[in-house]
Order: sequence, then structure tokens, then C-alpha cells
Amino acid sequence: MYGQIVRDGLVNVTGIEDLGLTSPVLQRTSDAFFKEISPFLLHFGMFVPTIIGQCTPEQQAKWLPLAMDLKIIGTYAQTELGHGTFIRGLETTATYDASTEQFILKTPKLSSYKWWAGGLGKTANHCIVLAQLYTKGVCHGPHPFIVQIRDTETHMPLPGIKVGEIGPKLGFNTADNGFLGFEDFRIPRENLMMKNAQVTKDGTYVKVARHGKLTYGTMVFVRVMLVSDMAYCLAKAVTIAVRYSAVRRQSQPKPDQPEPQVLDYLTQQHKLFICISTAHAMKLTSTWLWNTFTGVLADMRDGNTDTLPELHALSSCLKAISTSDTSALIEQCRFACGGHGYMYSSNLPALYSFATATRTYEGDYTVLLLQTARFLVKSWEQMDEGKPLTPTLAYLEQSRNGSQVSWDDSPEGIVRGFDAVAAGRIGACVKSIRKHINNGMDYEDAWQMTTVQLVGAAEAHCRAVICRVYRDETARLTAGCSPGVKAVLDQLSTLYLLYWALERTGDLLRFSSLSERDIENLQARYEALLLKIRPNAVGLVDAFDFRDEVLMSTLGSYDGRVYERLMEEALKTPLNREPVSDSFHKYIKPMMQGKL
Ligand SMILES: CCCCCCCCCC/C=C\CCCC(=O)SCCNC(=O)CCNC(=O)[C@H](O)C(C)(C)COP(=O)(O)OP(=O)(O)OC[C@H]1O[C@@H](n2cnc3c(N)ncnc32)[C@H](O)[C@@H]1OP(=O)(O)O
Ligand SMILES: Cc1cc2nc3c(=O)[nH]c(=O)nc-3n(C[C@H](O)[C@H](O)[C@H](O)COP(=O)(O)OP(=O)(O)OC[C@H]3O[C@@H](n4cnc5c(N)ncnc54)[C@H](O)[C@@H]3O)c2cc1C
Repeated sequence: MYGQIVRDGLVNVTGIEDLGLTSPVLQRTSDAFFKEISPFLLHFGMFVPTIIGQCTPEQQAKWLPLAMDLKIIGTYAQTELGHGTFIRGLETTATYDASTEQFILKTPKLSSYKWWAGGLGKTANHCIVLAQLYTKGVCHGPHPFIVQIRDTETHMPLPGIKVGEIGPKLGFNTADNGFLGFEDFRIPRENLMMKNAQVTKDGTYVKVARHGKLTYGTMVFVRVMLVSDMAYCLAKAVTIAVRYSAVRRQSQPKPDQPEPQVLDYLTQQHKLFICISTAHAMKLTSTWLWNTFTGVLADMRDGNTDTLPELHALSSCLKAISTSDTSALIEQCRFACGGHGYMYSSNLPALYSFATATRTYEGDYTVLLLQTARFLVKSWEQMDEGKPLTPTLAYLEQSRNGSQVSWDDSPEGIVRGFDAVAAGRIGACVKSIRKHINNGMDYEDAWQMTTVQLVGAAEAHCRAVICRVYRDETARLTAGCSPGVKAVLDQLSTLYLLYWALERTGDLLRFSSLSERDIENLQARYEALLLKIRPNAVGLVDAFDFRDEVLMSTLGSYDGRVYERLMEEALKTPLNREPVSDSFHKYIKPMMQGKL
């Protein structure tokens, strides 16, 4: 299995390299080789971006060509057995020895072992290691180091390195995630990635970057990329589920009628059409987020880090919500396919196992939403002090006078409704924190006592951002389209707004003038819209344009030969190679004869 995966991975990488294509395409084409994930994904997904983001030009000149030509294979080892979220609590140490101009890497105890890095188990020979930097007896916090861990000729672990694979997981079982420990392992001073901080030969620590969190830059990049990845993952799952629902016929609602396509059931449309809308919403939002990210990078190149906090808040909540929505909606696609959706050959289990992992890695859902909430509360306080708000928080102004937003069920009105919910929930959090402080709590405890509400406020902010971006970008991008295309894409973005308005009626009743009658109207409009989208449903998923080789699904292939493909795959199962398993003779027959 591992050998096959490595072969496929290299065919994919070298093939694309010959075509001279960029890494995002590499990411996409790797889907044609892997149901789960390539052991080389971390190499291109984090090892190379970290060299670019954390190394000086001289260090890039040394390491980047080796990495891009696959002369070295890397990964990103930050998480440890004992810590993943709390980076400042990482235990691996890198202590500078000025007498030899080296760092000594140590794994002080079991919980300090690096754990999880993709490709570390058996594939990588180098890795980025986040370790607490000590020099002249002072700890300067976690810093990135580039470390060779295996001999590039023999692939044997170097002396002082303990490395291996962490074992089977819910998914990602082709990623050879590994563990890594150091026993007084020495690396040259130059292996500290020195773009944001340096250590001179005599051990003097020099802080270069103005912003203390630029070391976390790779994580921001990957979070931005994951939003796009989720759109792609969900688009694959809903292509499979909609095509299968067009083939599958089941039950007899009317005695004298043939069994209908299950796609004709309103409940099936309710399960699946939000998945189509969400794939579009996330794709458009990810492109908007990428443009925001590149803008912030440009500012930072000019030495201006003022826009970084908003980017961190946006990338945190969009990564959290996109991965959470995708996991839930891929599972919904699986539910919509009945028993056959549970078959591995449908590819829905693999898509789910990949998506649900993204809710955790690169920043746990709750933790990242709390990061966004930290920014929202700070922004509210700045607004109270009369300071300007950042663009994505302009809507807070409307809440200043505390008046309730009047409900307007037009698409633009619903977007404003979500702004009002976000503003209201942030304001409620600020009020809760202040109440606890007035009752004698310190700020940290008052914050902790409000964290359930803070997670909700961050989700509401993120939903408001997605709704606004989805609506605006759909209008902008369809301006030149034919009336037919424009109408269908407008139906999808309206469906997204109606769906979430119905999901959040409690909040809308609390923070707008929404009435029970308005809710009845929303429900009726939503159901009518499902019927309108039905005739275009298969065309809409065909428009995602996935080849069968990429979908890898017995249920979702373009030709609709579902039952034939299910049987073809079943007959390939090793258990079907012999009519009678040898377990019958070894165990079952003796048991039947009372001989066990
Ligand atoms: C081939 C094509 C390429 C595409 C590739 C994409 C796909 C790749 C997929 C790869 C597959 C799997 C890889 C998975 C890899 C990993 O999981 S790597 C490990 C990831 N780990 C994490 O994400 C850890 C999460 N934890 C954190 O980020 C921080 O510890 C946390 C922010 C939660 C808390 O850190 P603290 O130090 O405690 O920070 P605070 O005190 O809360 O905040 C201090 C201030 O710093 C600001 N901050 C924090 N983080 C950032 C950041 N990333 N950027 C900018 N600013 C940041 C924070 O807002 C505070 O600011 P303030 O004081 O409020 O002004
Ligand atoms: C498939 C996969 C691949 C991975 N690949 C890599 C890799 O290549 N490189 C790498 O370095 N890491 C990798 N990771 C590790 C990943 O980054 C961490 O698992 C992730 O950051 C979560 O940290 P944790 O596991 O310590 O969870 P924890 O933070 O311990 O979370 C446990 C629980 O505690 C809660 N919690 C934690 N802190 C707080 C808080 N401040 N407030 C409220 N609740 C809190 C969380 O919400 C969660 O419910 C991978 C993980 C997975 C699943």
C-alpha cells in the first residue's frame, strides 16, 4: 500500500514538474491519484511555503532549489504529543552553543515528541521543526528550524533522531504521519530560519520582524488555502450524491405511478441543493480571501503589519466555518445516498474523512473562532473609543445606537439581517464580559465565562461575511452572463441566504424585527426555490466538471452505470478470489463439528 502510494505520488509530482505547472495545480491533480492524501502534500503544502515565508534570501537560495527539485523531501513538525493548539507551550528545545556555532535540539520528555507531521513517518528526510529557542540562557519562544532527519542516500534516521509512523487514523492513511524525537541533536546555526529573527555567531538574539506572530505565517497561508480546498471537496461530494440521486429510483408515493428518482423528493433537494450553493459560496469566498491575503503580504513587504490582525481573524473563522460546514455537508451527501453512500467505492467516506480532519488540523475549530472573537471584541471596544473599524466590521456602526434592524426579506435585506445578528452577538459578548468584571472577575475569567457566546459571535460574523461576499461576487461575476446562467446562479445564492435565515431564525427574531409570518414566508420561498433548482441540479454538478478518474466513485460516474460499477468493485474484493475462505476449514467447520 505505502509503496503504491509513493509511486503514485512521484508520478504526480514529477509529471506536473515536467509540465512546469504551479503547486495549486499539483494539489488538484494529486486528487486524480489519491482517494485520501499524498505523502508529499506537506512537502509542497507547508515545507516549501515555510522556506519562502521564514527564510532569508540567502537561505532560500540554498534550500528552495533542493526542495523544488525534490533533492530533499520535507514536512512541517510543529505539533507535539502534548501540545498542538498552544504553540507557546511546545516543549522541544533548541539551545545555542556559541563554542560550536550550533543549536542542540532536545526532546525533554515523552509529551515533547513531535507528533502528526505528514510524510514524517517514512517519506521525509528533512523537516521544519518549531522549537523553543534558547540562547545565552534566555528563552525567546518557538522558532522554525530546518532539520535533516534522514541520510539522503540510505534514508536511515541520523544518529540522535528517533522517528516513525503514528499508526492508523480515521482517514489520511496514505499520508504517513509520523513522530520525531531528538537526543542532543546538533544542527548548524544557519539552520535557524532567520527572516523574522536571527542569532549571531556569539549567540546574540536579534528580533527582525515588527510583528511577533510572523512565525505563524505558514499557518495563515494554509488556512487560506484550505477554504478553497473545502469548496473543491464539497463539490466532488455533491456531484456524486446528485448524480446518484438522479439514477436511484425508490418508493411509490402514488399507487399508479412508477418509482420516482429520489432527486424528486423535496427532502432530498433540501439535503443536496445547499451543498451546491455552499460549494459556490466557499469558492467565491476563498478567492476573495486569497486576494485579501496577497494584499496583506504586499503591505507587510512595505513594512506595514496593520492589516495582519484582520487577516488572522478572517482566515481563522473562514477556515473554521468552511471546514465545519464541509464536513457536515459531505456527511449529508453520504446520508442522501442510503446504504451505497457508506461503500468505500462511493468515495464519500474518504471525502468525509479528509474534510473532518481539516476541522482540526491547522487550528482547531473552537480555538480559531475564539481568535476571531478576540479581534471582534477589540474592534467593538475601539468603536466605543471612536476609532475607525476595519472594512469587514463596518456593519458594527449600525449597532451603535442599539436600534433593532427592520426585517427585509430581499436578498440584500437578509444579508443586512446577518450583519445585525453578528453585531448583536458581539455586543452581547462585550456586555457579558463587562458584567462579569463588574461582579468582581478579572478579565481572563470574564472572557472564559463568555467563550460559548464568543464562539457563536465569531460564527455569526463569519456567516455574515460569507453571505455578503457570495452575494456581491455572484452579482459581479454574472454581470456579463446570459440571462439563463445569471438566473440559475442567482437562485443558488438566494437559496444560501434563505437556508441560513431559516437556520438562524432565533438570532433574527432577537436582533431584527423578523416576525412569525416572515418565517412562514421564508419557508415557502425556500421550498419553492428548491423546485425551481431541480431541473438544473444535474447540470449544475456536471458544471463542476470532474473527470471520473478524479471522482473515483461508483455512484458518481458520468455514465450513471451505478449498479454495474458497484458489482464490478465488489467482485474485485480479495474475499471473492476463492468461493470458500480458508477460515471455514480452520475455524467454522471445526466449530460446527464441536471440535473448537
Ligand atoms: C500543494 C498546494 C499548496 C496548498 C496546501 C494547502 C493544504 C495543505 C494541507 C496540509 C495537510 C495537513 C497539514 C496540517 C498541518 C498542521 O496542522 S501544522 C500545525 C497547526 N497548528 C495550529 O494551527 C495551532 C493553532 N494554534 C495557534 O495558532 C496559536 O497557538 C493560537 C493563536 C491559538 C494561540 O496562540 P497564542 O500565542 O496563545 O496567541 P494569543 O495569546 O491567543 O494571541 C497573541 C496575539 O497574536 C495574534 N496571533 C495569533 N496567531 C496569529 C497568526 N497566525 N497570525 C497573526 N496574528 C496571530 C493574536 O491575534 C493576538 O493578537 P492580539 O494580542 O490580540 O493583538
Ligand atoms: C490529519 C491530521 C494531520 C495533521 N498534520 C499535522 C502536520 O503535518 N504538522 C503538525 O505540526 N501538526 C499536524 N496535525 C496536528 C494538528 O495541527 C493539531 O491536532 C491541531 O492543531 C489541534 O491541536 P491538538 O491536537 O493539540 O488539540 P487540542 O488543542 O488539545 O484540542 C483538544 C480540545 O481542547 C480544546 N481547546 C484547546 N485549547 C483551547 C482553548 N484555548 N479554549 C477552548 N478550548 C480549547 C479544543 O477546542 C478541543 O476541543 C495534524 C492533525 C491531523 C488530525
